[in-house]
Amino acid sequence: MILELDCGNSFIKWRVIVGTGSGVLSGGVVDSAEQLLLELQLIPGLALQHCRLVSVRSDDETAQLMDLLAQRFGIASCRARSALVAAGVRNGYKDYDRLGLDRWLAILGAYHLAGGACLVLDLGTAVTSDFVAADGEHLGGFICPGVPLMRNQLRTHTRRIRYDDVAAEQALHALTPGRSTVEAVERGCSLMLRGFVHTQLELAKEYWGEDFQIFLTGGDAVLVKEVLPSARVMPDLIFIGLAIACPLS
Ligand SMILES: Nc1ncnc2c1ncn2[C@@H]1O[C@H](COP(=O)(O)OP(=O)(O)OP(=O)(O)O)[C@@H](O)[C@H]1O
Ligand SMILES: CC(C)(CO)[C@@H](O)C(=O)NCCC(=O)O
Ligand SMILES: [K+]
Repeated sequence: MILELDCGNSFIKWRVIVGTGSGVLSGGVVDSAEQLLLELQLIPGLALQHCRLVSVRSDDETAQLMDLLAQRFGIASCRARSALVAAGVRNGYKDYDRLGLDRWLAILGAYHLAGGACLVLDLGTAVTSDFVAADGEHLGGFICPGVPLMRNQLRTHTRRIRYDDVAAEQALHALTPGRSTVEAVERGCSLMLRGFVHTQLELAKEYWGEDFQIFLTGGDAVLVKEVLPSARVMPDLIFIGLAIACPLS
C-alpha cells in the first residue's frame, strides 16, 4: 500500500492506493498532520509500504510531516522535486525551481494524459493556470486568489460583509444579481472565477486553435464546470503527476 499526499496551503489531500496500480483503498481531505494520522488509523488492515508526497508548504513543515510518518509507520517518503525537464515536459519558468510543485505535477499529469497541448486549471486556495504546448514546452501560467481568499479579503477589510457558510452555499443556485450580501459576494466571486477561466480559454485558442485539451482540478472546479463543458474534471490530477515524478518499483 502506498500513501499519497498533496499538501496544499490550506488542506492536505490524501489517499492510499494498493500496489502501484490505481486501486484506491481510501482517501480524504484534512487540515493538519494530526488529523491525517487520526484518519489513517481508522483504515482497517492498513499496511503502508511507501509514501510519496508533494508539498507547497515550507521545508520545515514538510520535513516534520515526513518525520511523523516515518515514526508512526516506519516508512520513508519520496518527495516530489522541481525539475527542468520531466516526462516530456520542459518547465517554462526562468527559475524552474520557483514553479509551484503542485502546478508542475498537474502539468506532468495533464501532458501524460493529453499527449498534446493542454491548458491546466487548478482552483484551490489560489487559482492557477498553466499552458503546455504540443511538444511539451511549458509556456508559463497565471496565479490569482481563489474564492476562499477573495471572500476572506472582503470579510476582513469591510465591516458589513458577514454571513455564514450555509448561506454561502445556498447563494449559488443562481448567478443573477445578488439581492442580499451573501448572494452579491458569492455570485460576484464566482463570476470573477468564470471570467478568469474564460480568458484562459481564449488565450489557449489563440495559441492552438481547437487543438488542445483542458484539465480542471482543485476544490472549486465545480464552480466553473459549466463554462468549460469540454474540460476533463480530474480531482486526482496531482496524484497522477505525483506517480510520474515519484515512481516506486
Ligand atoms: N473535510 C474537508 N475539509 C476541507 N475541505 C474539504 C473537505 N472535504 C472536501 N473538501 C474539499 O476539498 C477542497 C480542498 O481542495 P483545494 O484544491 O481547494 O485545496 P487547498 O489546499 O485549499 O488549495 P491549494 O492546494 O491551492 O493550497 C475544498 O475546497 C473542499 O471543497
Ligand atoms: C500558487 C500556489 C500557491 C498554488 O497552490 C503554489 O503553486 C505555489 O506556492 N507556487 C509558487 C509560486 C509559483 O508557482 O510561481
Ligand atoms: K492545489
